[in-house]
Amino acid sequence: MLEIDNLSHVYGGGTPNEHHAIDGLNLSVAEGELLCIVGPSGCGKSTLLRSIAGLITPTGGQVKVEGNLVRQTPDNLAVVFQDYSRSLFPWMSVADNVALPLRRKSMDKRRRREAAQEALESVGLEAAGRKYPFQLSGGMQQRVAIARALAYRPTLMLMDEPFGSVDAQTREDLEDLVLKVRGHHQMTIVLITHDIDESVYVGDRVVVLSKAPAHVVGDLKVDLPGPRDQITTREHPDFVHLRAEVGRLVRGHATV
Ligand SMILES: Nc1ncnc2c1ncn2[C@@H]1O[C@H](COP(=O)(O)OP(=O)(O)OP(=O)(O)O)[C@@H](O)[C@H]1O
Repeated sequence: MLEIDNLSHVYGGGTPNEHHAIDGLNLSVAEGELLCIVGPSGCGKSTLLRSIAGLITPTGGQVKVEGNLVRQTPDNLAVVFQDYSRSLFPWMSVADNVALPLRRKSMDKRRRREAAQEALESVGLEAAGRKYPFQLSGGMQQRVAIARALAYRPTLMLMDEPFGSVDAQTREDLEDLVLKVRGHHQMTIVLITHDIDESVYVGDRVVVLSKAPAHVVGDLKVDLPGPRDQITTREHPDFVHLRAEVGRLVRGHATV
């Protein structure tokens, strides 16, 4: 579903501020997979995600989504960013925010409203449609951002530190929400996080990036027994072992 071939990205090439963020990165993601990407701070994770989303043009290599070369943001793709307060329009109701991207699809207004309401239901915010984002908590606003992505029915959802701005308890609730919605919606998810624990809890697979320029230094399959559960999963010896393994890989390539 996603093929990244020898990807490189240099910021400010040929200037005194030249910075090599990604160098020769190769990665394949299968359809339906939930891939978590971790790596040291500043290694190039967001640059990678923006390259996949077609928001920046790689200076080398290529990205293909469902066989098509990414030159601009693909139609079948939705992105959830860390900063929900900047991604939702404060002057629009929650329902209008969620329905907004659906204008790109050939759907009439009534159908757009229904799809927005369905998406709000799937994130547990069925009663919030008439409210405005500022009337909701941070965690609820991030649920709205996730609902907006889901309403669009993407085949690929990219999430860039989606729970980085919420408290620990809300983070755990949102991790479970991602696991729940991926069960309902048939889609591939690439989730970037600096949280090793989260990557192993949420991911089917964890890819570890080196310090900049980023390339893949670890690719681990997560195969844990039973359904994911905050306490029992995190206490399971396989989880503890995998978390330590990912931590070793990240620390081995951290700048400090
Ligand atoms: N527009 C830009 N111009 C110049 N340098 C940039 C630009 N965007 C990012 N960088 C640099 O590229 C490197 C990688 O940045 P990026 O945001 O991709 O890393 P990251 O792994 O997502 O970081 P973090 O974990 O701190 O969010 C950083 O050193 C950053 O300063």
